[in-house]
Amino acid sequence: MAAIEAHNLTKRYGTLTAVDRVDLTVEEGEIFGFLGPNGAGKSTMINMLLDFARPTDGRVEVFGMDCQRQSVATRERMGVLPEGYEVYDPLTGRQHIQFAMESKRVDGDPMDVLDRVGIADAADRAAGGYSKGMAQRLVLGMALVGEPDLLLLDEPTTGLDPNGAKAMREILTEENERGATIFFSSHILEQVEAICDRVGILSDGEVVAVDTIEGLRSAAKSGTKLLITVDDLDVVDLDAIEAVEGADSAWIDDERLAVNCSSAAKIDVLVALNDSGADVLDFTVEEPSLEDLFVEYTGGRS
Ligand SMILES: Nc1ncnc2c1ncn2[C@@H]1O[C@H](COP(=O)(O)OP(=O)(O)OP(=O)(O)O)[C@@H](O)[C@H]1O
Repeated sequence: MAAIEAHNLTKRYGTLTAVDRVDLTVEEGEIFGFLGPNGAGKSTMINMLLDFARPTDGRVEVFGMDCQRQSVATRERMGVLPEGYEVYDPLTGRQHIQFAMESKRVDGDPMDVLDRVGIADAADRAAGGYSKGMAQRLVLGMALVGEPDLLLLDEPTTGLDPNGAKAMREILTEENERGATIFFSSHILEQVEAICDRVGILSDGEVVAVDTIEGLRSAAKSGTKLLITVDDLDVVDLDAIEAVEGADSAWIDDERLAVNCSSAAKIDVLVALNDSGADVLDFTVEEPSLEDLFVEYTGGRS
């Protein structure tokens, strides 16, 4: 059964379409990164999963249950780090975790959770005095209580220092290893690349691509640059190289042959070169960065 399944999911605010006919399946056990520029509709999508916002059209299910009609049952399977989370200022960190444990009817020592998210030292301080990053860690700790089957995180690393972001990645990986599905939104590409099995790219409310990072790279129109050292540059036929399907341009660059091509065309370029009588001595591949892919799919909005 899919962890998340959206069909034709649409949310309009007046004339503005924040989420536009989204069909999306996230399988159980996946780490799925939901990527998009500011205003793309990521939070709106997450808010519909949580039933904080009602779809104008279409529907979304979590573990086969409708997020609107069975919102209590779906919420019981989730741990959530929402956008604009809040802590209750007078309560300590320990009391927050205790509260989450009581609400979810879970036994355990709150200190274990606080230790895991790196704020055990501040357990008995009022959360109103926490820094933004500490408060975020605390809300993450509350989300982890009860080993939820689905962790839903809106921009989980925003506000964290580099150590905090690394710790967040480690926690998400551990949670995934115990079997949780992870769905998180981000516009920080490196975070997504570091841990995601698959990525969905949202642009102007529409899902414009869903694939692995590798798959996105292969599907990108161009962007891979091959730099090839051959025994004799004089025998290289640039027109023949450019005629290879998926090759954009070929030129001589500092005693090497340079070719811009799709990732999938790399081998064909090498074969064509060999056919023209050139011996390949060495080659390097410069793949497009995730940032390049993001710009390609979202038309440069950020
Ligand atoms: N309650 C609302 N009323 C009116 N418009 C809204 C509301 N919530 C979101 N929007 C609009 O819907 C669009 C999508 O917003 P959303 O917050 O989902 O984007 P996002 O991808 O999460 O952006 P960011 O990365 O900046 O958080 C935006 O144009 C936003 O102004």
